[in-house]
Amino acid sequence: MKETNQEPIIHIKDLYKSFGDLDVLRGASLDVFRGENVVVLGRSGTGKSVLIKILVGLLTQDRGTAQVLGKEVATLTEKELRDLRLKIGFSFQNSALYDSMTVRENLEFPLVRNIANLTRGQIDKEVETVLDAVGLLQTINQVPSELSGGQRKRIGIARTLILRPEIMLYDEPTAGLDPITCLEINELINEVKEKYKTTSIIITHDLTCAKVTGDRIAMLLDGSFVRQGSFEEVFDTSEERIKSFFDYNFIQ
Ligand SMILES: Nc1ncnc2c1ncn2[C@@H]1O[C@H](COP(=O)(O)OP(=O)(O)OP(=O)(O)O)[C@@H](O)[C@H]1O
Repeated sequence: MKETNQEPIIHIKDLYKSFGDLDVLRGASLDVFRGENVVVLGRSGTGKSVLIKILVGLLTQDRGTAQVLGKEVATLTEKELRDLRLKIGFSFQNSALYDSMTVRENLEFPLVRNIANLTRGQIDKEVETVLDAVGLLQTINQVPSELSGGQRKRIGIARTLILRPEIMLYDEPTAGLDPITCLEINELINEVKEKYKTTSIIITHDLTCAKVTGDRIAMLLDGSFVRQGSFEEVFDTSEERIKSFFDYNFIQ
């Protein structure tokens, strides 16, 4: 467990969010500390993505606190929200690369859009550094349709890293990948943490991903975090709801 005298980078307290009659988050609380990978595990439809969207200001909670880097996200102006989002790398489920652009152009895009007055040389250097970090320098002139699913995932992560975010949010990083590619992506998540000193939330229902990448696991069930701790601590329980999640996911 983490020391509690540290300020959390992400502080979620008693968060509630409903859509009409559907109560999705019901008192969710979670702290994420600098430099750790926290895995949020939970069934489909349990509110994992809603939680992430609240953290980046795409949705607003009904009640409760969601603070990122010391700022209450729901109270930020558009400009403040933009500044905050620059510090957060959001790796979407389906990488969302531009098919008509080469890998180089895909990676240049966020740089040029967000940082003024970069020289051609600086742009090239940043693109090459980040591609090298994800082990795909050789794909620089290819287009996404020429790459495998795992490679596209890596490029998606590289595109997020290029702005040097303090926080990485991974939404289902291993979804749709074969087991070997899953392991490679898990390793990459850990390498990113070491090389870029990021603090991460990883949303998944892949238990191997959780075990390999999570310094801490937080189990979201019925709208709140029912257990937090190491992988073993979370699953060493007689609580039926957690055991059934574990059993069900292991036989996938
Ligand atoms: N903008 C929205 N309007 C209405 N309902 C929504 C909205 N966003 C999410 N929901 C609902 O909230 C619930 C939780 O959705 P969410 O996407 O957070 O699930 P999840 O835990 O990420 O699931 P999965 O693992 O399948 O991605 C779902 O029932 C979903 O339909």
